[in-house]
Amino acid sequence: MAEQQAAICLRQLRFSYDGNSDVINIPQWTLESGQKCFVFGASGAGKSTLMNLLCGVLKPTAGDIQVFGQALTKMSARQRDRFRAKHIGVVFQQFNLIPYLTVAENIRLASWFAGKTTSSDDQNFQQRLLELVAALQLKPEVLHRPSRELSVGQQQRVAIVRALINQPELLIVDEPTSALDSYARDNFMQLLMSVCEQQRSSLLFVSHDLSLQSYFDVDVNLADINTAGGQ
Ligand SMILES: Nc1ncnc2c1ncn2[C@@H]1O[C@H](COP(=O)(O)OP(=O)(O)OP(=O)(O)O)[C@@H](O)[C@H]1O
Repeated sequence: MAEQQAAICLRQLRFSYDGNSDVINIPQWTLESGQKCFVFGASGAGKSTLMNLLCGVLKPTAGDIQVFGQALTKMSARQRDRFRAKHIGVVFQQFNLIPYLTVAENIRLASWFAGKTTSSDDQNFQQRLLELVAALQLKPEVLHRPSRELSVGQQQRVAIVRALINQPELLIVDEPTSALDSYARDNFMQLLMSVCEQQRSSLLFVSHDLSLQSYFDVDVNLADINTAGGQ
């Protein structure tokens, strides 16, 4: 995908859960390629809703979402799923790891969803897996444990490994640090930033914790771009 394309471009984006009142109404917003952006806003401002629209889980009521020049809004649900698996890494608040699968199996699923099934894909997978596990300071033994046995901090780092395994151009992270103490949180943020830089991913990080703002190139108060306002 072309490097010079904006990572995200929103136009006249609207979404409502009940068909009446908008939760999201963003006339125009752009995230440039390579930028690391911090999106903040009060509880109920629409951060998770926006994130779910960006990764194609929710469909807008109106308007256009482009990711690296590709219009998510013109894709079928199946095309959006495939596009997300290949180009967008997502870390949800609750990590969404499958508890009874091992860490390696959880991560392999992401590679499988992106359509990577050949033996050369498999070799690349193994190599990247070990590199990412090391970069995020996880012990390789962790790969063989069911994800339910991991601490919250370990699960969080596994969720990042899973989001990055397909080398996504865009990483979207929803408030993953709330369960961590401040030392673990700073450590996690530094790891996240250095891994994103290594693989030149654009980053959209959604949080209400303003103390994290200093890690980012750009910050956006959702209330400034979302004319629907919050609750
Ligand atoms: N599934 C849903 N059905 C109906 N309304 C919803 C649903 N999910 C969220 N909302 C409403 O949409 C608005 C935005 O919610 P959202 O979860 O996006 O906010 P948020 O900024 O992520 O909040 P928080 O920081 O508390 O996680 C809120 O008024 C919420 O009640």
